[in-house]
Formats: sequence, structure tokens, C-alpha cells
Amino acid sequence: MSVPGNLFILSAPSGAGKSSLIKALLAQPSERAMQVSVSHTTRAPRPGEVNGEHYHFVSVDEFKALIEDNAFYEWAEVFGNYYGTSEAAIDAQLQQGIDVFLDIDWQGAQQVRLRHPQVTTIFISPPSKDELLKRLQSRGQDSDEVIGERMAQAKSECSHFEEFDYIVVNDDFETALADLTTIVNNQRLKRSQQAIKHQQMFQKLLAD
Ligand SMILES: Nc1ncnc2c1ncn2[C@@H]1O[C@H](COP(=O)(O)OP(=O)(O)OP(=O)(O)O)[C@@H](O)[C@H]1O
Ligand SMILES: Nc1nc2c(ncn2[C@@H]2O[C@H](COP(=O)(O)O)[C@@H](O)[C@H]2O)c(=O)[nH]1
Repeated sequence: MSVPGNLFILSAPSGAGKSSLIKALLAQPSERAMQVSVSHTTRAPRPGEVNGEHYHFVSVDEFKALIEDNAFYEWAEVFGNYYGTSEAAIDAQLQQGIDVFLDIDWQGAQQVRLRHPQVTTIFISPPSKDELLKRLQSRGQDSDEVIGERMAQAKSECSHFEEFDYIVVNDDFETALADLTTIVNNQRLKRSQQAIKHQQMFQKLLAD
């Protein structure tokens, strides 16, 4: 029997660094395959974003048709655009034993928790408001107006931090990455997973 993949959610105010942390985590050597789920969105691509890699970029009509088809595991409206996680895609990854990471907002996290109670949820916090603003500005991808909206939304995202299993403060990047790696490894070391992975060893240990 193979161990099914683990599902992880990373939520944070925009600009706190969750995409950077997931990218660095996935670049590390790992005993299990890890993938980040590619969401659908109606937001316009940012410079350098590739369709199918960063997001599946769709029109509002296409997104609404996918909602009608029950194609989404969860979906939400964030900053006036729709975002959603494809159910078929993550089910296939988990069944193949791949650990899947969802970079979604608190509304999506609430929906996934109801459907998949074993999910591990992680809140990534910026060290301060000033630093969050600096990161949004230094990314150089959004207008001042959009940055203002994201800063206003950050308070609402942060107000949900107590709903998460773990909190990682992304002040020093390498420390935050080490914390995230520890959380992932903790999940893999749980008895439920180890019992399946080492089934034959336990059978032999318990044999007469
Ligand atoms: N610990 C850190 N110290 C300094 N800068 C950081 C740190 N972590 C990430 N950054 C920088 O902050 C900016 C925002 O990071 P990133 O794009 O990963 O955020 P995000 O939370 O994924 O945002 P969004 O939800 O909008 O996609 C990037 O320019 C990134 O290089
Ligand atoms: N509920 C969902 N939220 C999602 C999904 N994909 C991304 N997001 C969140 O949206 C904001 C903005 O993202 P950006 O790429 O436009 O900066 C951020 O908080 C993401 O976590 C999703 O599928 N579902």
C-alpha cells in the first residue's frame, strides 16, 4: 500500500513571501515528490507569468462555467478577481503520493478544511506592516493603487491567523524556509504515514 500525498495550505497577506517560500521548498531535495497546485484565475497575467505554470488564466465566463461544472475544490473572490483550485488535478496528485501545496487565501482554506480535515494549514506572516509594504513595492509588479488595496486586505487576511495549524514568520528568509521544511517533515513522520510506509518492517518486528 502506498502512502497518499499530503495536502498543505499556505496562506498569507499578498507580498508576505509565500510563493517565494514554496518555490524554495520545492527546489530542496526531498524523499517525496512535491508539487504546487496551479490555480485558475480571472486576474490578468503579470509580466513574466506563464499560462499553465503560474496560473491557468481564464475569462470570467470560463470561470463561471467551471463553477457550474463543480470543477473546483474551492474558489473565492480575492481583490475583485476569481481564483479556484481544480479538484481533478489535486486528487490525481494526492493519489500518486505527491505532496501538494495550495497557495490560497483564508476563504479557500476554510473550504478545504471542511472537505479534507487532514489538511495541514500554515499561515505565513510578514514581520511588520512596513516590511510588507516594502516587499510589495520591491516586487515592482503592481501599481500604487493595487498595492494600496493589497495593504488594506492584509489586515483581513491576518485576522484569520488563529484558524491555522502553524504560523511561520517570514522575517529572515532562510529561517522561515527551515521552519516550513520542519512542518512538512513533521507531517511525513506522523504514525498514520509511517505505519503504511514501514508496514513490512512492523509485520516482521511483530512476527513470532
Ligand atoms: N524573507 C524575505 N525578506 C525579504 N524579501 C522577501 C522575503 N521573502 C520574500 N521576499 C520578497 O518579497 C516579495 C513578495 O514575495 P512573494 O511574491 O513570494 O509574495 P506572495 O506572498 O507570494 O505574494 P502574492 O500572494 O501576491 O503572490 C518578493 O519580491 C520576494 O522576493
Ligand atoms: N481561494 C483561493 N485563493 C487563491 C487561489 N490562488 C491564489 N489565491 C490567493 O489570491 C491572492 C492573490 O494572488 P495573486 O497571485 O493575484 O497575488 C493570494 O492571497 C493567493 O493566495 C485559489 O486557487 N484559491
